[in-house]
Amino acid sequence: MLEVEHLAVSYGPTRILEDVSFAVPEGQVVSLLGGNGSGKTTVLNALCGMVRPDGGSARIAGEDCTGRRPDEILRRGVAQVPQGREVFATMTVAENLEMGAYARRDRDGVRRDTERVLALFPRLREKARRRAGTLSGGEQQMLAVARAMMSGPRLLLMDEPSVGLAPAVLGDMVATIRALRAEGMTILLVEQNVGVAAAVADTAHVLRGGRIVHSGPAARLLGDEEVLRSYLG
Ligand SMILES: Nc1ncnc2c1ncn2[C@@H]1O[C@H](COP(=O)(O)OP(=O)(O)OP(=O)(O)O)[C@@H](O)[C@H]1O
Repeated sequence: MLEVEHLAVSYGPTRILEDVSFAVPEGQVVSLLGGNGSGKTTVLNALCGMVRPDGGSARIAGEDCTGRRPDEILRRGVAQVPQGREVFATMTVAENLEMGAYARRDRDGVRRDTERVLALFPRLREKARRRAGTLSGGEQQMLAVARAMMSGPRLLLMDEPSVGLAPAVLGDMVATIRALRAEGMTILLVEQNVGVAAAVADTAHVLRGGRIVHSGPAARLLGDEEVLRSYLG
């Protein structure tokens, strides 16, 4: 579904990403792990058209989408769940979901997806008329995921969905990602939380200083002392 090859990105004179290559096969969850400033968000920004790469390529469903504008990437079925949730706090849950579908003209499809998303997130159905700003942190994170799903994506980019969540609701986020995968969604999951990535991802890539320094099955991460100590603290 997504093939990234030799991606390079600079901010001004500073090279941030260097020769980053990985793939996200259809129906799988692939995690990009790394500490603060390792370049994870920059990968997502390059993929969704917010930053222009100065080398390499990104193919989405076989089509070269390198350097395309954000609206073109969205139209090709890529949706991002931004870091820090960023739900529209003064709008209701239902209005937030409508905003996620703003670019769509297929009203029947939107109705179907609204039902599908509310079936996945029953708590959002219960709170559909509440203002998003009054939801708990975990619920706002779910709303951010649900809103991204309303664009009808075939690839979901998630930027550190576990950040700021209480340990008690981390399990809900893990369950959410598993449910999306069970529905066949393809996900690129950017994380700092190794436990979350190990619990949900098929494959993990570790970024450090803008390069991929380790790749392997995500389930083996927690047992890999060397990788944990060297790259993930
Ligand atoms: N707009 C920008 N201009 C210049 N440098 C930037 C810009 N955005 C990010 N950087 C730098 O690029 C590097 C990678 O940042 P990036 O946000 O991709 O890392 P990250 O792994 O997502 O970190 P975090 O977990 O803190 O979000 C950092 O050194 C950061 O300071």
